[in-house]
Amino acid sequence: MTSAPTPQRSGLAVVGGGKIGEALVSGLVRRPGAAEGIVVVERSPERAAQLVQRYGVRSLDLAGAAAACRVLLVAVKPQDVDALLALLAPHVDPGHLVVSVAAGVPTARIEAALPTGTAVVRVMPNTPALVDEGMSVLSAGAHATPEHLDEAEALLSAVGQVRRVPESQQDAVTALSGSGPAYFFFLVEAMIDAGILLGLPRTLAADLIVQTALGAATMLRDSGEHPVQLREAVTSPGGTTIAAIRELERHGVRAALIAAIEAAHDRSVELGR
Ligand SMILES: NC(=O)C1=CN([C@@H]2O[C@H](COP(=O)(O)OP(=O)(O)OC[C@H]3O[C@@H](n4cnc5c(N)ncnc54)[C@H](OP(=O)(O)O)[C@@H]3O)[C@@H](O)[C@H]2O)C=CC1
Ligand SMILES: O=C(O)[C@@H]1CCC=N1
Repeated sequence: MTSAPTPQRSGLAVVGGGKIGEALVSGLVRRPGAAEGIVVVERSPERAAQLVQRYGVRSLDLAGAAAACRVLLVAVKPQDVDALLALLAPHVDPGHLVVSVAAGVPTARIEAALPTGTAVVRVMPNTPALVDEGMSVLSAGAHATPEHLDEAEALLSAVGQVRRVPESQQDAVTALSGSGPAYFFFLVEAMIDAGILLGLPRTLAADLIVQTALGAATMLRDSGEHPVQLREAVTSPGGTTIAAIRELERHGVRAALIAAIEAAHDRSVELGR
């Protein structure tokens, strides 16, 4: 008896149209003609309809999405991954590539829930994919070939930069670039509050801080200089900046950031258990 041929498919199904699912879809549909190849699978029909209306993608159930799409991108909460994989497994065949963005969840756990030999790539993206400035970090599962990694990289490079790491580094990556945008938003929020305290109108304070963040990020990326050199160039002898830096050090902000990122790493490890 010959086995059934593996279907040839193209297209991407984003399973879980929440915050990161939407960020990825919104970036990916900017490529001309891409929307017709993208399917969303959402358990809330209202949310599915919203995504269809916003991005011109299709909405299907899991079986329909698996029949139509080669890449199945799992973007549900880590706590929902096992239940989702149980529903997905009967529809997965060797023609699929499964990409998971779930924090902490190891490829081995995903592979164990799917048909033997399924190609799985674990990715940690981040929400700046919304503006094509994402950072996505990839690791291959046991059955993912270099071609599978290339395919995942091609997909994610449409919405920002891509790096590859051994899977053992993914919890640290999650703590740095996965959660990282939130740390910057938190800092910006606090700095705008400081502007309010000093009597500036909120919109002006926000404009000043957002442009300063953008300028500083561009210098970090483009100047080729170390963050310490860039900070020293702002810090005039006997001036304002050193007065602020002394307060940041006195309040342990550096240690707080290191501890915060370590906590995010530890939570990622915990989510993977
Ligand atoms: N947010 C971020 O910046 C990042 C998130 N991630 C990872 O992405 C994943 C999603 O995170 P996030 O987008 O923040 O979470 P959300 O809760 O915003 O999105 C998850 C979505 O998946 C839906 N869902 C759950 N189960 C199913 C199912 N069986 N079929 C279809 N849809 C389902 C949820 O529906 P419902 O609301 O009904 O539960 C929800 O809309 C997580 O694993 C997270 O670790 C990775 C990188 C960055
Ligand atoms: O907070 C979280 O768990 C997810 C993973 C990385 C960013 N958001």
